[in-house]
Amino acid sequence: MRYVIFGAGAVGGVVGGLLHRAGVDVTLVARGDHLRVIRERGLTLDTPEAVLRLDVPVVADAGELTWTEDTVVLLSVKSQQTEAALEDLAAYAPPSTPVVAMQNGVANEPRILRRFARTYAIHVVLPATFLTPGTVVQGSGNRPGILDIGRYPAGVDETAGAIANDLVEAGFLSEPRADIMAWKHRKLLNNLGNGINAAIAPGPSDEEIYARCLAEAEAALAAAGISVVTADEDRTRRAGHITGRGGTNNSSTWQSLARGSGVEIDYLSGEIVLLGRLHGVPTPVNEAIQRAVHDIARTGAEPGSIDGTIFLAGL
Ligand SMILES: NC(=O)C1=CN([C@@H]2O[C@H](COP(=O)(O)OP(=O)(O)OC[C@H]3O[C@@H](n4cnc5c(N)ncnc54)[C@H](OP(=O)(O)O)[C@@H]3O)[C@@H](O)[C@H]2O)C=CC1
Ligand SMILES: CC(C)(CO)C(=O)C(=O)O
Repeated sequence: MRYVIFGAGAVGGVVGGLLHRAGVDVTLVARGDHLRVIRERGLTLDTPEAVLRLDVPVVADAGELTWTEDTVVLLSVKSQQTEAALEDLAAYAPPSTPVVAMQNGVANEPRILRRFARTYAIHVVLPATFLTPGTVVQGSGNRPGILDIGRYPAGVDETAGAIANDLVEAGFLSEPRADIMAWKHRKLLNNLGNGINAAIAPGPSDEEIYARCLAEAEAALAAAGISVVTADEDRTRRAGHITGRGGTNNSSTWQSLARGSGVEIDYLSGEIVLLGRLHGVPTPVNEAIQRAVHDIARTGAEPGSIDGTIFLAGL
């Protein structure tokens, strides 16, 4: 199979780089300075073992690609960038192209399915950093990531199995899972920490803020009747595979603020706020985090600069 990594930032860069190193046919889609630097010097992939310089083919948009029957798209833009990416893809990619949401949140898959019948979802457990054009950093010191995959809305098929095999070849853990969205809803609960990390200064209030966000989210998901794998199942799947490698590991939302490139918060904390509104469950803490992240994005304030005690007092 041939892979198009649409959005070669933190996640797309690490996955695309490691697939390419494993000898898989990969083309990156990138833009701006990142595109320019990759074109000039290749993709720099900083792994715990070595800093690799990889000559991965890169293009600016879907119109520059040659589309074949065996091409698969791994979509790894932030959720607020999905519509524009799909607009570009739908103009050039055959409608039968498998498109995989290699993203956090649970709102990308239905948007892809409107345009592409063969929609897949990956549960992305892959800490990674993209702050400097041309360079992506693998954040896990052991396995680079866990990328289980399933068909959306449910099920597995040959394509999901073949993609999982290629990801395993590249060093990831990956298994086909029929209930992939239950895993992605568990990840959504974990990602409620993204907004806290992006908005609130590290301190003793973090735990209380996260606990309150989580309680609201669990109530909203239960009211909506949505299946979520248990925290224990998730812990067991990750056990010992994903480890830190030292240094800071700021969330992807923090990184977006630091790069001034827009934020995904409406699809993380904001997804819970939406569910709460649809099902009559109050979600004031998630709403306040969502607002705080937008305020930082709008004003250019320092990410992670709000005092947690003051934040809690203002609720
Ligand atoms: N980083 C992490 O540790 C993790 C991230 N995730 C999830 O993975 C997904 C991707 O996140 P992440 O890799 O951090 O995001 P990044 O912002 O690092 O990467 C996305 C890249 O796609 C580019 N892009 C967006 N739209 C287009 C377009 N139309 N054409 C070309 N390039 C485009 C962006 O450019 P620009 O910068 O100009 O916007 C950026 O370079 C998100 O859903 C995130 O929540 C999941 C697990 C961990
Ligand atoms: C949980 C975390 C930090 C790493 O997997 C993540 O998903 C993100 O940064 O978006």
